[in-house]
Amino acid sequence: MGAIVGLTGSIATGKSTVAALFAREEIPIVDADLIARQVIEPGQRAYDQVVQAFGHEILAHDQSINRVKLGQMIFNDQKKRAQLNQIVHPVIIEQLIEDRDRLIKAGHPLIVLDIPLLYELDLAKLVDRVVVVYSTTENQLIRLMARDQLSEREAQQRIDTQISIDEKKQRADYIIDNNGTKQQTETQFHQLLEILFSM
Ligand SMILES: CC(C)(COP(=O)(O)OP(=O)(O)OC[C@H]1O[C@@H](n2cnc3c(N)ncnc32)[C@H](O)[C@@H]1O)[C@@H](O)C(=O)NCCC(=O)NCCS
Ligand SMILES: Nc1ncnc2c1ncn2[C@@H]1O[C@H](COP(=O)(O)OP(=O)(O)OP(=O)(O)O)[C@@H](O)[C@H]1O
Repeated sequence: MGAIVGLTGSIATGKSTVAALFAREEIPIVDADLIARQVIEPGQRAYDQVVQAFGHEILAHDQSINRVKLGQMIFNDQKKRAQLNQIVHPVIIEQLIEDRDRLIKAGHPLIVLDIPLLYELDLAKLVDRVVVVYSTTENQLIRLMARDQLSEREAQQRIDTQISIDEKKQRADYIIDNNGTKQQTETQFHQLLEILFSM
């Protein structure tokens, strides 16, 4: 039978790492971060509104939006973040649903929606089951600082914009514990895959 699976976690707990394992099995993935990137490209649906709201200082020479600058603006300013969210989230959600429905129609037995803000945006209703990729808040902070070259303060600020990973863990249907090695994560992934394919 199969299912539509929501893949989530909190920032830097390992969603992309697990999404790559699904991709390796040729399971189709709808990636909300990728959609978020696409909708603010020049000429795309949310570009004009974002530039109008945040000004030309967020633009690079080629008129594309400088994501690092926009990130610096919104992650330490709740009002600006709400303003960006209000512009882009409805467009992202519409695209997520469109992509999901296209894959359902194509008859895929298992479809993954990789959505970092699945619980924050109340999107569990788009999927049959939710998988949370869990790491302790200590590992989350260390990995985020290392990956994005952020200070502890900057990394903590980004973590604090999301529902805590402990709460997401409580709400999950399935948990992948990503505190160990990537190999240990992969072992759990294969166990989960068997369950998902037998649904
Ligand atoms: C602010 C932007 C330009 C920064 O881009 P950047 O390339 O540095 O980060 P990236 O998009 O890879 O996001 C990294 C992670 O940050 C977290 N995050 C992104 N946006 C938000 C947000 N509005 N609120 C809370 N966390 C967020 C997610 O965990 C995401 O996986 C970008 O994140 C963005 O456009 N955000 C708004 C859209 C959004 O909410 N995306 C999340 C998917 S629904
Ligand atoms: N088991 C692990 N051991 C060590 N490092 C890991 C492990 N899993 C992931 N990482 C590293 O931690 C960082 C965060 O992982 P990843 O990018 O998969 O998180 P994410 O949840 O997709 O983040 P985001 O919310 O920002 O999209 C990456 O640099 C990744 O290589």
